[in-house]
Amino acid sequence: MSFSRRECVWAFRPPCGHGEGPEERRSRDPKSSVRAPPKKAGGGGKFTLGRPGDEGAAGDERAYDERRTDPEDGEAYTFDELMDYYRGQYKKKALEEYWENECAPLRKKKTKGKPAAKVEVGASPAIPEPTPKSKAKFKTQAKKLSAEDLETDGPLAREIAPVIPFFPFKQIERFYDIQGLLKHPKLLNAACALMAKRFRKLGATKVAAFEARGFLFTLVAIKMGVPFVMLRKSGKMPNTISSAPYTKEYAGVDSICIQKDIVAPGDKVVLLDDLVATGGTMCAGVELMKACEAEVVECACMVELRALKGRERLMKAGAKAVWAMMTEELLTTAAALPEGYVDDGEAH
Ligand SMILES: O=P(O)(O)OC[C@H]1O[C@H](OP(=O)(O)OP(=O)(O)O)[C@H](O)[C@@H]1O
Ligand SMILES: Nc1ncnc2[nH]cnc12
Repeated sequence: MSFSRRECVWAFRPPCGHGEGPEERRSRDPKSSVRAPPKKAGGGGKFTLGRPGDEGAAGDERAYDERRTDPEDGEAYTFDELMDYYRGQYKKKALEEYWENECAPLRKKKTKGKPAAKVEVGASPAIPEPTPKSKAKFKTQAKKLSAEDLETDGPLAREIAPVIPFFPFKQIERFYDIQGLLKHPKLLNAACALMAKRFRKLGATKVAAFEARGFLFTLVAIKMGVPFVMLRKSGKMPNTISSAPYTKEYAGVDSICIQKDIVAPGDKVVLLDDLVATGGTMCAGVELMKACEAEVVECACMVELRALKGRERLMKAGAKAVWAMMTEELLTTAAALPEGYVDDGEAH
């Protein structure tokens, strides 16, 4: 893998907002214990989480009635409710960090001094209180993910595998069709929750995924509350650097690109794709991360075709760790081919 001189000389800029800590984001109202929304430079918008570079900035003040969204299940909780649930599993300090860094604050409803019950027509709807039912759902979802699930071919992987059928396609006997999983939103959500949990433990600051099927996992980054980075086939995005060309399991040569400055030196990146076959695609990702001076904390995929030795190729290319949710051994569902089925796959 190599880069042309022109591609390599672009300058690395430090993340914007560098040096602006949580202090700048706090309300100037001395009575307020809630952090004020950021005012400008990428902040202050309806849905903004702050300026680039200060995502997850920790604060030291906490309003007891404040609710935040737990990325694990997307529901809102107070800190005490989270503490109750995780009691015995995590230390208070770890939970405080989770609360500050991972759980997104909800916007407070503006009542302009009127009683809460008399919300005017057109005002934003009240933030719903979590019901006992939603709390129960939260607990079941979180409990479903065991340490075993985080390992290759774990219980959740075994539940997912049967919905990913294989077709004879692109001149190969077993082309695994991820569309099967997309038909099952709950399984897709659970798969993303599993990955989010795993990558959070690795301390990942960004998830970089490969066009096109890697993009099906944006939800992982959303759950983690970290930026999602697109690694696209070359020529499809402005302001990029490209990898050297590589071949894949089926015919065709590709190269991928990344936008300059989207990954900063020192970022801890998970490279994510639906499938690793020969490892050519993932290796190109490793090379791009090297060019960005980022650390690849894991090369991750949903399916690994071990027979094609992508893992070995990746380790040679300098990858620290390769993880797959499942191996090909679990993928035994042959697609029911309709009459007249033809392999109309193209190299791309
Ligand atoms: O390990 P490798 O041999 O490199 O093969 C794996 C890659 O091949 C597939 O993508 P493809 O490039 O076909 O693109 P697509 O997702 O757009 O179909 C797959 O989604 C991986 O990205
Ligand atoms: N066997 C396979 N099935 C699905 N996607 C692939 N990409 C590379 N090899 C593949």
